[in-house]
This record gives sequence, C-alpha cells and structure tokens, in this order.
Amino acid sequence: MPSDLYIGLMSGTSLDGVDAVLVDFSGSKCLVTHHQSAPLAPELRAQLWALNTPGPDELHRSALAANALARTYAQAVQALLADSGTPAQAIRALGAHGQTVRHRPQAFDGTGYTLQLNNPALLAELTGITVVADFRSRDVAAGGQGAPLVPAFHQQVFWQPGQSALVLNIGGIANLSVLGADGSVLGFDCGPGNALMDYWCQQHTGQPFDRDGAWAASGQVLPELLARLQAEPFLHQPPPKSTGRDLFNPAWLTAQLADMGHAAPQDVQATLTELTANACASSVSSYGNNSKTLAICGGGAFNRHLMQRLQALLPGVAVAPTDAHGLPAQQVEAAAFAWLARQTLLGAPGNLQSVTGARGARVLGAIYPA
Ligand SMILES: Nc1ncnc2c1ncn2[C@@H]1O[C@H](COP(=O)(O)OP(=O)(O)OP(=O)(O)O)[C@@H](O)[C@H]1O
Ligand SMILES: CC(=O)N[C@H]1[C@@H]2OC[C@@H](O2)[C@@H](O)[C@@H]1O[C@H](C)C(=O)O
Repeated sequence: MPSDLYIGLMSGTSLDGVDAVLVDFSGSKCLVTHHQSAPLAPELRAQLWALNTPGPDELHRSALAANALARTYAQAVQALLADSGTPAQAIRALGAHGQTVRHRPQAFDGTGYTLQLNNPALLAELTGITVVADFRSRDVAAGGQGAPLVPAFHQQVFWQPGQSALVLNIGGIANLSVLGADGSVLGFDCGPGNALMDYWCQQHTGQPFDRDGAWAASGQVLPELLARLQAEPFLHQPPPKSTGRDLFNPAWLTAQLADMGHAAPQDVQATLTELTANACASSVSSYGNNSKTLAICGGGAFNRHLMQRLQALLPGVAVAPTDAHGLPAQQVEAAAFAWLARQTLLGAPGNLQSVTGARGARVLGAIYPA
C-alpha cells in the first residue's frame, strides 16, 4: 500500500518547544514513525511569552515572532526528513498549529477570536511542502470554543467500540477527552496543567519546570490557598469550555497570593500541583462516565508527583501514560495536528460539535500549497 505521510507540528501553551512527528496513515491506525523535539530559542520564547499579554507595537512584534516560529518549524521538519530519509515530496502536508497568544472565543462581540501566531506561507516556502494552518478559527466562527481539537483524534487512536476510555492531556493547560462506549465524545479544558507550576518554579528555582515534581513533593499543600485557587469560576463551569494563558497566568496567581502572608515557595508549588491534580480529577469524577482507564499525554505525564496525586485522587481508575496504549505521551498532540491536516486535505471535518459547541461539523484550517 502506498504511504500516506503527514507531519504534525505542535508548539503548545507551555512554550517549551516544538514537537514534530512524521505520521503514516496508510495502515488501519496512524503510525508515528519519527519524532523530533526542538527547543524554542530563548529570545523567541521571551517574545512569545511577552505577546501573551497586551503591550506596545504588538503587530510588528507578532509578525516577527511568527516568522521566527515558522523558521523553527522548518528546521524541525528538515531534521525529521533527514532522520527518516524521507524526501519532502513524499509528505502530503504539514499540520502546523502555531503559537496561541490569545484565546477569547465568543468574547466581546459574540464571535470572539483565537490567535495562533504562525507564518504558514513562509513555512511552505522554506520546506516546499503544503502547509495546513489556522485550525481553530473556523470552529470559533461557527460558534464553538475552537478548542480542544484533539478529542476527535483521541477517538481515532484510543477508542475501541463498546469500551469507554478517558484521555487527559497535561500541557500548559489540561484537557480531558471522554470517549463513550457508544462512540460519543465529550472534551473540554479542565484548568491549569503545567503553566502555573512552570512559572512558579522558574521564579523561585531558576529551572524551567519542576523535574519529576520533586520540588512540589518537598512542600506541604496550603489548604487556604488551595481553596482560594479552586474558587476560580472557570473550574466550576460546565462544558463546552476552553481556557489558556489569558486566564491562568502570573497576574492571576499574584492576585490569589495577595494578602496570604508569607508562604514558603515549595509549599506554593505543592499547592499549585494539587490544583492541577484536583482540576483534572474532579473533571474525571464529574464527566468521566465511570470509565476505569485514564491515559495521560503531554509533559505532565513525566511529573511523577503529579501522577501520584492524580492516582490517589482517582482510586479505582487505572492512570497510565498513553505509551501503554500505543502512542508515546509526548507525541500525541503533534500527531493530532498531522491528522487534522489530513482531514483538511480530505475535505473532512476536524471538529466535534459535542466538544467545542460549534453549530456543526466543519472542515478546519487554511491550505498553503507547496
Ligand atoms: N520530567 C518532567 N518532570 C516534570 N514536568 C515535566 C517533565 N517533562 C516535561 N514536563 C512538563 O511538561 C511541560 C511540557 O508539556 P507539553 O510539551 O505537553 O506542553 P505543551 O504542548 O506546550 O502544552 P499544551 O497541551 O498546553 O499545548 C513542561 O513545561 C513541563 O512542565
Ligand atoms: C487555544 C489553545 O491553544 N488551546 C490549547 C491549550 O493547550 C491545551 C488546551 O489548551 C487545549 O484546549 C488546546 O490544545 C490542544 C492541542 C487541543 O486543541 O486539543
């Protein structure tokens, strides 16, 4: 059977780097054959981080950051092609997510917007490969949240007829997919994933993230702070819902910590980890359909302390990385954007009305031919 190759490119809300995967869809299931992780250059990371909040000369800065991101994507693609010995002409398309710097579906004017910085035209020029980009806008235009988009892919990869399953992505933000035994799919953002923990860790230890959750594990959860954090209305809203750094950002955390008195930094880290674990666990308890398996993907799967807390909060549910279900935790999101690009070229929908709340199924994305 001829190969059916796509590349997925994901740079998520953690702002840690780009995951690039080469995916072959010619078999009955999608097969990730190669994976590259490329860190974001520190200057680009700083630019993107700054662009998450309003500031001067945003249009100019956004355009330059989009160019730099497209170059980073192109380098990851070249590395993937070299590593796999695949010529560019063999790739049907790149699915390039871009970098979310604002996510305000339905805000302000009843339509709202979601903005993923990207330069797909430059990426097509640099690689000679067709690029599919801007996956979220059409769903937002159709009244949806524009996120999460991965639940449809989760169903393709992790669902078996007659069996219910849960897939939890813990990136900067955490999102849950509930795959019903009958083929139904629910999905929504649970709340913060690693974003707040990463920020606090960087501020107090100089490290970009709390490796294995060891620092959090050395602290004590502060019940008063946890209660305050958990009072955030987003956490109690019913789906469909999505969020991002627009809400769970340093200013939000600083406001919650105001007038708390002195708290030891490691205790705050323990509390932020518990916030993430509780947001995920309560989402599973409320909407998880009594499913007994919870597959975890995203970088949070590597946070041992967080995984232990999640398992403790969900007795009776088997919590394990998606690796145990056939796709490594760090590859799932990038593979989803390869799949979404394929859906676009096939003229098939990428969104699920039951997840995003859009008025209907839509073909997502914009195509930049090679
Ligand atoms: N060994 C580890 N220990 C603890 N945390 C880790 C480890 N490895 C990765 N992480 C966490 O995972 C994060 C990266 O996760 P991931 O790549 O899934 O995020 P993302 O793609 O940016 O997120 P999103 O799903 O929000 O788009 C890091 O910022 C860090 O917080
Ligand atoms: C607007 C945006 O970029 N949302 C991301 C973010 O990161 C995790 C969570 O919030 C999820 O809703 C989404 O990403 C995944 C890939 C999604 O669309 O399914």
